[in-house]
This record gives sequence, C-alpha cells and structure tokens, in this order.
Amino acid sequence: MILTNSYTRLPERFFARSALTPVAAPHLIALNRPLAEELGLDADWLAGPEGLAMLSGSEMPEGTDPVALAYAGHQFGQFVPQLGDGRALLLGDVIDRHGVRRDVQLKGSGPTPFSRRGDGRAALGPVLREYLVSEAMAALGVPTTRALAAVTTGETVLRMTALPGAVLARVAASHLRVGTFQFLAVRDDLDGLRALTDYAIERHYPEAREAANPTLAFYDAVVNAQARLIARWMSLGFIHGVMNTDNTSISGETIDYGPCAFLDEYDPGKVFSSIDQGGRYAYANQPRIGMWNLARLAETLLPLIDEDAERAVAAAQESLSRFLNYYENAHLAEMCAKLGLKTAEDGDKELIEGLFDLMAKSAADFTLTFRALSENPDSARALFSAPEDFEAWKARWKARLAREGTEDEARRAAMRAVNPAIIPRNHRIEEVIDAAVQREDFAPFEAMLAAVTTPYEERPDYARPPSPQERVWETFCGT
Ligand SMILES: Nc1ncnc2c1ncn2[C@@H]1O[C@H](COP(=O)(O)OP(=O)(O)OP(=O)(O)O)[C@@H](O)[C@H]1O
Repeated sequence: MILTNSYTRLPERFFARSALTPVAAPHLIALNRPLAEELGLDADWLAGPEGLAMLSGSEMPEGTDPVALAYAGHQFGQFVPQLGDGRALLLGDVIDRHGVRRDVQLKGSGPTPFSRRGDGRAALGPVLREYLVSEAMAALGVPTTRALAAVTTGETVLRMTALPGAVLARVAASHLRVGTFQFLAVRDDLDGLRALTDYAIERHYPEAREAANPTLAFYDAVVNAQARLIARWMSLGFIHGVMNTDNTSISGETIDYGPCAFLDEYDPGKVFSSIDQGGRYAYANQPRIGMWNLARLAETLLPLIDEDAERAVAAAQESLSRFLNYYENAHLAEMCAKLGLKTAEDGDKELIEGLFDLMAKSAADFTLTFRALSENPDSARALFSAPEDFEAWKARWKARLAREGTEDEARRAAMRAVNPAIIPRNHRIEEVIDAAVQREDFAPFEAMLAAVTTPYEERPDYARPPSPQERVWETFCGT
C-alpha cells in the first residue's frame, strides 16, 4: 500500500509530524469497497491486519509519512489563530482512477501537536453519523468528503459519559480550508501564502494558472465552487451546522459532519446544533455565511492579488460580489429541476418562493413535498394546512409546466431523479447510533447505509418523517 504525501513538499511550518497512538483492539465495522476500488486501494489488504493497523492509526506501512495539518479559523465569528488537526492525521494521498489526487485522512486517531486540551479521539456515534451523511451526500451528487472506513478502537472516550471510541478514514479532494490560508496570513507569512496558493491552484484550479492574475482567478473559482455547493445544500434541506472558516473547503466539498442534519419540516430559521445558540448557521443563513467565509479568504489573498492594497481590495470585492450571482443562478437551476422545469424564465423565482412560503406556513416536510410533487401532486395536498392555497399554487405550476410542454411521464421521471425519497433523517441516525453504542449492533447502520446511498429508490421505512415522539431537536458537535 503506497500513499505518497504531497503536503510534505510544502514548507515544514504547514504541518506537524506526530507519534502514532496504537489502539487497544481495533475492529473494522465498515469498509467502503467501491470507494477503495475508485482510489486504486486494495480493499482486501485494508480489511486485513496491516490495513486495520493503518486505519486505526496504530501502525503505518513502510514509507508512509503522516502529518497533522496546521490551520486557523473563525469559529462562530471569533478568530482562533491556531487550530490544526487536533484529532486527525493525514496519511497521504493517492491518484484515483480518474487521475485526481485525493487525500486519505484518519479522524479520531489520537493526539497531535495541535490537540490543545483535547484527547485526539472520536466517539463511535459521530463517526457513524459522518459515515452515513457523507455517503448519502455523495449519492445525492453533492461535492463531499467520503467515508472509506470506520474502525472501533476497543477503548472508551470520555465525553459527558464514557463512550466507545472509533476512527473514521476519510477521503477528500484535499484538506485545504479557508483556515489554512488564515493560519499563514495572521503570521504575515507571504512566502507561505504564495506556496499554498500555488499548491491549491495546481491541485484544484489549474486553469487559473493561465489567467492574467492567477490568484484572483483562483479566488473567483473558490467563490464559484462554494456558491454552487451551498445552492446544492439548500436544494436538499441540508444544514451544515458549523460553517466556520476551518470547515470551508477550498475544493468546494462539504467537510465536517459534526452537528449537521437535514430538515424534516420546512423552517428557514431551523438550527439543530446544540452549540449554535444564536442561530448563526441556521438553514436560511447559509448562503450569507458562505459569503462571509469567502470574504475572510479574500483578506488572506490581498497581498498576492495586487501589490497596491486599494487595487487588491477592489478586485477581491468585485470577485466576492459575484457570489450572489453564482449562488442565485445555481439555486434557481436546482429548484427549476426539482419542479420539473428544464429552463428558467421570468416568474420562476416567485413560483418557487410561493411554494416555500406555503411549506413554511404548513411546516410541510421538505423531502416529502418535492417527492410527492414528482409522483402525484394530489398526494402533496395532504402536507399543507391550507389545501386551497396549495391548489392555487399548483394551478400556477401546472400552467408553467404546460408552457414547457414536456410529456408528463418524462417530467415525472426527471423529477424523481433529482428529488430524493430518502435522506438520512436525524431520528434514524440516532436509532443507528443507539443500536451500535448500546448493543454493539451494526445491522441498523448497514441497512440505513444501503438506503441512503440509493436515495432515489422508494423505501417507505426510511422515507417516513419522525413522529412527535421520535423527533430529534438537537445535534452535538465535537465529540
Ligand atoms: N477530541 C479532540 N481532541 C483534540 N482536538 C480536537 C478534538 N475535537 C476537536 N478538536 C479540534 O478542534 C478544532 C475544531 O473542531 P471541529 O469539530 O470543527 O473539527 P473536527 O470535527 O475534529 O475535524 P474536521 O473539521 O477535520 O472534520 C479542530 O482543530 C479539531 O482538530
């Protein structure tokens, strides 16, 4: 098993090497064989003793050079100049079957020089949550980190109580974050910023090299990727929950599934995360926060954009101002597709907003509403508290559909292919975690993984929203 590590070609101050902390009794609970195959990794080797030693962070194959990456970040708006992988170890990278370099990282593998007061570990529950939700997101076509494997450690970690420990092996287009740039900028490390920008351009946006101002073109590409990512989240009712700048990936992937959750009933102000007291990362705030995070990235790049500070600010502002355009175009395209419209025309935005208003008034289930519209709009009526208002909206929608003239069955098929039947609902995730933690029963995890990775197939058992007794009000971060 050969993993190179392209980060170690960057200056030493970007990362720290860290001693391994072998775990008591590693046990493989999940291995993503299709992903291993896509990465060109030998799944049988990964499932064997040497693979398990690597996946649990206990022992590395000869030649592996794992590192913890340094980064900073704004957490809930407060700048922390020194964060870094406090419980993660980047094993290295591979070139996948499509020729793309991908990182393999362990999360929960023990203390690193960046652990601060933390134990470097992860509990089984959050590892299962991240595994399920990231794989669901991939199946839904959302750019995301992936789950390669999950291993229990045979050790307990202390949180509110003693919990079983686990390690997640995660794959990412890279682990570069807005916070990685902030780490260098706050230290006035211009050479470092140059090296990091070159690395990021090379890895993610090579076309920026050809631009008159490569740094600006790189920034614009990140703005675009984040705008499209957040539009995708919004179209699925996904709430990230902890959109700090250290969780804003330069590649435009979703990263860190700590307190995330999908909406059940539609509520634009919805917050799940127990630590998001002010609602900063509420569902409807996500585009605005994405733009705020990108402004922080711009600040780090100013000296590379232009030697003249005023010109640099003006250029960065112009680029950032395109975020709203990118976002609105992407969101409109997503929503038109969800409503079976192939093109967008004047008035579509109002049609979409009209539906969301009704959904909010009725607390209609987000996923069920769009799925019902894809199958049998009459069945959607029951989701609305004022059926006559829904009928009026439906008449507008039907008139709009008639103007496009797509044949009904073809339109329904197209809508079913973009409106999932299955999302990883929070109450089901909690059941999976309970079974695993209380009874070491992983069958519910496997069954749910199979359901959420085929999200467009009808599965009434997983499609059902929570009953009032099953409802989960809060998710917890950083465990
Ligand atoms: N148990 C822990 N021990 C040491 N450091 C931790 C622990 N939990 C979180 N941290 C660190 O606190 C910071 C913020 O944590 P956060 O929960 O956003 O990240 P994470 O979930 O650990 O990792 P990632 O963002 O890579 O998914 C990170 O620097 C992280 O490494």
